[in-house]
Amino acid sequence: MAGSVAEGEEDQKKFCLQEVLDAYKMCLSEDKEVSLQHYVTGWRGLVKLLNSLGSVFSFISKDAVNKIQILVALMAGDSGSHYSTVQLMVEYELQNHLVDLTKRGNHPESGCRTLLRLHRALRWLQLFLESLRTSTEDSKTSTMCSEAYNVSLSQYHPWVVRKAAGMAFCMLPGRQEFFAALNVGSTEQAVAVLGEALPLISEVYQVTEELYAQRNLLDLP
Ligand SMILES: CCCCCCCC/C=C\CCCCCCCC(=O)N[C@@H](COP(=O)(O)O)[C@H](O)/C=C/CCCCCCCCCCCCC
Repeated sequence: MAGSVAEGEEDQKKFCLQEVLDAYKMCLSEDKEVSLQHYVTGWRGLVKLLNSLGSVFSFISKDAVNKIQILVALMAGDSGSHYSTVQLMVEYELQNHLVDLTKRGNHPESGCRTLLRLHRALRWLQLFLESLRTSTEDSKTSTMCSEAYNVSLSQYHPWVVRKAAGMAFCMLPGRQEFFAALNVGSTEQAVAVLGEALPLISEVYQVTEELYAQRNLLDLP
């Protein structure tokens, strides 16, 4: 599955916000199990958008792709059946001592740790999208993006990453151009799709946050 030709071609296709929305729609089952496959599909779509915004963002998308690939490899591996949902992954990795809990050691690329990094980024995304959804014509994407980053993901990043991220945000296209890049029609249509996507993303975030909090996994090194 990882790195297949079909997947490579898929990644070349234009970003469409609707695809991301569909992934998050399918992400949660009725009993609130988080599908890892759909979680990863959502991130793949977002990375496609990031790549379309220019090479200045490639240090960010490379890190996201690296984390996506770790999860894809776990899902495709011999223990893949334990990686169909986030809940199963957590149980499996904890029971089998496959997670570095206090300091980095034998399991630097556990599913739990890798997903936690994307989970923290999902909080940034949630805040940024909410800001975009409620923005006005004179709102600046760079300001919305950095404000969302400063109250979420930035606390987990060293100074040099925060600095680089801040510089990259200044290169974001303006609001109109950004909405056009979402490929869902007019600004009004994009705002409507964001309104549909946000509760889904928030619920996935919340369910994951609660699971990680219950299992004391929110500070994995
Ligand atoms: C309707 C959609 C509109 C929104 C478009 C969003 C597109 C975003 C696509 C991808 C977001 C990238 C997610 C980045 C995950 C970062 C995970 C992380 O925190 N990694 C750091 C820690 O990892 P370890 O070292 O512990 O393994 C790593 O150090 C990070 C390195 C790269 C810099 C990360 C900066 C993150 C900024 C997030 C904002 C993205 C800005 C996109 C602007 C549209």
